[in-house]
Amino acid sequence: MIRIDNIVAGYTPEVDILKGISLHVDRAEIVTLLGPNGCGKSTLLKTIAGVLLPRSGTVTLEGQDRSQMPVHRKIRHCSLGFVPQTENVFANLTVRENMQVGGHYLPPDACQRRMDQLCDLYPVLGRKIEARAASLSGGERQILALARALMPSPSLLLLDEPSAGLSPKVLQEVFAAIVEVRDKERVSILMVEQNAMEAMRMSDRAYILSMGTVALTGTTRKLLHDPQVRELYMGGRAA
Ligand SMILES: Nc1ncnc2c1ncn2[C@@H]1O[C@H](COP(=O)(O)OP(=O)(O)OP(=O)(O)O)[C@@H](O)[C@H]1O
Repeated sequence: MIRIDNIVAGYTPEVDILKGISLHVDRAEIVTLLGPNGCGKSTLLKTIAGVLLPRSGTVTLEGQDRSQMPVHRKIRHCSLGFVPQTENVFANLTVRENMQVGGHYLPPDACQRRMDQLCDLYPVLGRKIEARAASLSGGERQILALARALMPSPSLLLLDEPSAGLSPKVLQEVFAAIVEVRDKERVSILMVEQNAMEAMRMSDRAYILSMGTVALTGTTRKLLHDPQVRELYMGGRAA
């Protein structure tokens, strides 16, 4: 589905933030990127999305080399959805208008059909369809951001900290929304998360980054029982 090989990337010519990262996400898998602040998780998502282009290495989407393709073209032509960490909805637009923005490449009738489908999947959006995004709760906004990215029916969704700023209960609702779209539409999901334990419980595999490289990877079942992982990334909590 997506494979990245030996990616090197950075914001200035002198400094590499990503120092040769490789990973893959299979169809309908949920894969989480974990690691300490500043290790490069968001930079990696941005590089896969094409917000930042890699200096070297390859980003292969559905078998095609898309390493140098910018984000707007990946969204339009390569079935990619990207939900950044901040500013992921238009606060002054309604729920309907936000979803229409997500579906702006679709013909109007297809856009309406997709909106109806997503309102069936996430009924809260249907109930608040004419409400301004600014008036939604944090969890509802996050679900709207998800739905906006899902409008073109992407096969790969990149999520940057979908639980940021949410209470534990709301976090569970947002994670349930992510699992639901994976199950119903077989979307592949790569997400960055700070809530390591909760994210691992809902993911199939994880990559733990350290200073721009992959320090550890494996199934979450295996990682959750690794004492070193629990100590370093989950405050020593038991799985
Ligand atoms: N736009 C930018 N310009 C220059 N440097 C940046 C920019 N964005 C991030 N960085 C730097 O890149 C490094 C990695 O940042 P990144 O946001 O990818 O880390 P992260 O693992 O996602 O961190 P966090 O968990 O705190 O969100 C940091 O040293 C950061 O200061």
